[in-house]
Amino acid sequence: MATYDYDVLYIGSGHGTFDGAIPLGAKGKKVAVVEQDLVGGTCPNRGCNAKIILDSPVALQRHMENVHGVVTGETTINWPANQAHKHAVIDGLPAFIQGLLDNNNIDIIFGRGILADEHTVKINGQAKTANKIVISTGLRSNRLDIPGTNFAHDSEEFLNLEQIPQHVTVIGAGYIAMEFATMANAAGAKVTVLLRGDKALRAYHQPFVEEIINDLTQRGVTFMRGVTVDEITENGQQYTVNTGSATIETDWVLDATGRIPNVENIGLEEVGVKYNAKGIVVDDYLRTSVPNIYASGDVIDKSQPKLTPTAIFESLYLMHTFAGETTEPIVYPVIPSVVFTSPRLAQVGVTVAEAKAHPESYTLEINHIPDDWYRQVDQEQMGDNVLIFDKNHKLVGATEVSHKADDVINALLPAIEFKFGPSEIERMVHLFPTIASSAWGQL
Ligand SMILES: Cc1cc2nc3c(=O)[nH]c(=O)nc-3n(C[C@H](O)[C@H](O)[C@H](O)COP(=O)(O)OP(=O)(O)OC[C@H]3O[C@@H](n4cnc5c(N)ncnc54)[C@H](O)[C@@H]3O)c2cc1C
Ligand SMILES: NC(=O)c1ccc[n+]([C@@H]2O[C@H](COP(=O)([O-])OP(=O)(O)OC[C@H]3O[C@@H](n4cnc5c(N)ncnc54)[C@H](O)[C@@H]3O)[C@@H](O)[C@H]2O)c1
Repeated sequence: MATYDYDVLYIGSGHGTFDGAIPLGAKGKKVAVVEQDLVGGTCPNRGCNAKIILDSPVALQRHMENVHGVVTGETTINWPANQAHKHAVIDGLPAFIQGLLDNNNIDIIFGRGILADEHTVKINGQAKTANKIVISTGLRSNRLDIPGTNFAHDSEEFLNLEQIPQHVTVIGAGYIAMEFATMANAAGAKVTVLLRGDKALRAYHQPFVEEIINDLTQRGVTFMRGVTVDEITENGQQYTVNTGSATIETDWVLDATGRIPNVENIGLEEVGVKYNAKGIVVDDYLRTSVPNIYASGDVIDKSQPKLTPTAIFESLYLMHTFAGETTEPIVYPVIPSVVFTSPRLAQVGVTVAEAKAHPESYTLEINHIPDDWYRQVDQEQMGDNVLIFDKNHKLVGATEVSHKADDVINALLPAIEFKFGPSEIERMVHLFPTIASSAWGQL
């Protein structure tokens, strides 16, 4: 039998890798992780963690607005102070994650990994062999292919801004566009959001998306729909964003037009690993078209949301496979998603659009958040949710727009994932008064 340097070698060190690699090392497998940048990948270093720290005072500011008169005084966000706080919280994460890998005897090889054959990866020209290889190279920001695209910035540059610019122009209307427009507006910037079509956050219930857009509009954000950006030019200290119908003078441009898979120049074609514009093609075992080469995390072409919890679930599934603990295909649980605007917009399971398309299978219940006594405690002024039930009145989906939508959807997850009926729901005793008890009170 062939012998290899490693049982498993991962290319990339994000959540698609490390959550599973660490326990795999602990189980005695010989594991290597190849990383060309910061250990831990996007989420800890330039994604979720940085974003939620910069957003935290926005959520607090909204809470203070609601209880104005009870808690008095003006609140403003000190962006540089929060940046310093962000650095204090996240700058140590690569070393922390590297420590976890080290402690489990996992070799970290720094450099760009390129597949040489089905069992070999070259890093800076040095060949390392492995029985199984996992491609977990993630996504990178799309850059518009227009004149002056170099004057625009990506999400990482926004998250590292030392000062908030006076005027920020956001191109796109997805997660990053809506979350970052919210933060920039709250920190005092004038913000213009340019939508290519007429909808934002297309995967979400559109009336709830419009509640968020209306709220941001009242706070001074300008939304321009049906706009195609043709060119960005430099104009002294400022930039000019030219569209077919308008010219916008601005201090800073955020290109938030999506993220694309890191599949180029890593030897996929040479070794025969199939991919397309959405990522690497895998089967139900996360195997690529080359059976001993797997893929994990955002780089996979999949219907599940490309989020950290999905990447963690996949890396844990592969860990169980490589440890010989399962030979079953991956079965994804219901995966919730949330947009960290203020208010939040979260959803899980069957969507409102799907439920409305199949009235023979589903019923919908709508709740107006400020009607709930518990939400009146914090004087929540806005928000709605829709609960979706099947014909046996089991909860199969939920979506909410509110300041606590993330916590509500998290709280409802077990009912959906484990298909709880009335007797299980009765046995779930929640602390009172809390958001979980409020959420379950609706069932
Ligand atoms: C601004 C932003 C905010 C986000 N917020 C959230 C959020 O709130 N909640 C949420 O669930 N998700 C969020 N996400 C998504 C989340 O970050 C990703 O789903 C998650 O990081 C995916 O992990 P991954 O391991 O698949 O990829 P990544 O974390 O991107 O890791 C891939 C790694 O591979 C390395 N790499 C690439 N090619 C090579 C190569 N050839 N050789 C060696 N190394 C290589 C890269 O350097 C990188 O470190 C956010 C993303 C962004 C950009
Ligand atoms: N809260 C979260 O979980 C969270 C937050 C941020 C990012 N993310 C993840 O990061 C990834 C990327 O987020 P994103 O916001 O960059 O992508 P996205 O796909 O959510 O949104 C991209 C936006 O750009 C628009 N667009 C695309 N091409 C365009 C063009 N040529 N001109 C103008 N507009 C164009 C799209 O219509 C869409 O509105 C997603 O996979 C998401 O899962 C998640």
